[in-house]
Amino acid sequence: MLEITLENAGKRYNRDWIFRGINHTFFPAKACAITGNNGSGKSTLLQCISGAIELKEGKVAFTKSGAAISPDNFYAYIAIVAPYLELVEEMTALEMLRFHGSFKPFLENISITNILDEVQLLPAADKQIRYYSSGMKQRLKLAQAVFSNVPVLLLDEPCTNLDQEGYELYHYLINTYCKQRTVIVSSNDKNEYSFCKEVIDIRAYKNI
Ligand SMILES: Nc1ncnc2c1ncn2[C@@H]1O[C@H](COP(=O)(O)OP(=O)(O)OP(=O)(O)O)[C@@H](O)[C@H]1O
Repeated sequence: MLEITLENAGKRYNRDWIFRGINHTFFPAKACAITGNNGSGKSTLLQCISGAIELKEGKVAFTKSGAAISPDNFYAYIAIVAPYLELVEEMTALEMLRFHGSFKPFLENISITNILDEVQLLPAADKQIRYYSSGMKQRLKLAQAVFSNVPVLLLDEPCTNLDQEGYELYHYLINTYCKQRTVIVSSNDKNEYSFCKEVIDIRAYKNI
């Protein structure tokens, strides 16, 4: 079983602490939301968990069945959806997923065609991503992450640009494919994290 632990986690930019003193363990099948107002540090915390940026104090630890995983290898265990992660616009959705799947395999027993079908993008499979609407791009980002064969999903504002049907699709994907995995959602929108069993409100870690 994979566990992610934050020990006294703190992050500072210049003189400003964004958060400090977070202690928490993330478990599989126990989705957790990171909440807080705009600019409070949700994305920063998520990126610290992913290993993309470093904490200023404390640490993030990944352990698998009790054995520590090197921070250099965190990336192999996680998939991320985030507004700042760009898609390769020159590719078609089919090409993009094939490319992605060549270095981070998708779940077993599901083809790329099935994946596109699941997110209702099959009719647009051969269209270049630059011609996608913003909601279609978001569905593709969700597909890329949810169908990656990894135990941890970091979802930063996962329903950005989605309409009502898109929200329903998101909840379907979470229910169908993510129940046994470690899911961490950074969001201000209750509809995005209603299924989370735990909430970290980052504002509780600002009295420094
Ligand atoms: N590289 C950086 N250098 C300096 N300050 C930064 C840097 N990155 C983020 N910040 C600051 O850290 C704070 C937290 O930003 P972050 O993007 O994590 O907030 P957020 O809670 O995800 O916000 P939102 O809800 O608007 O997405 C903000 O004040 C931001 O300006």
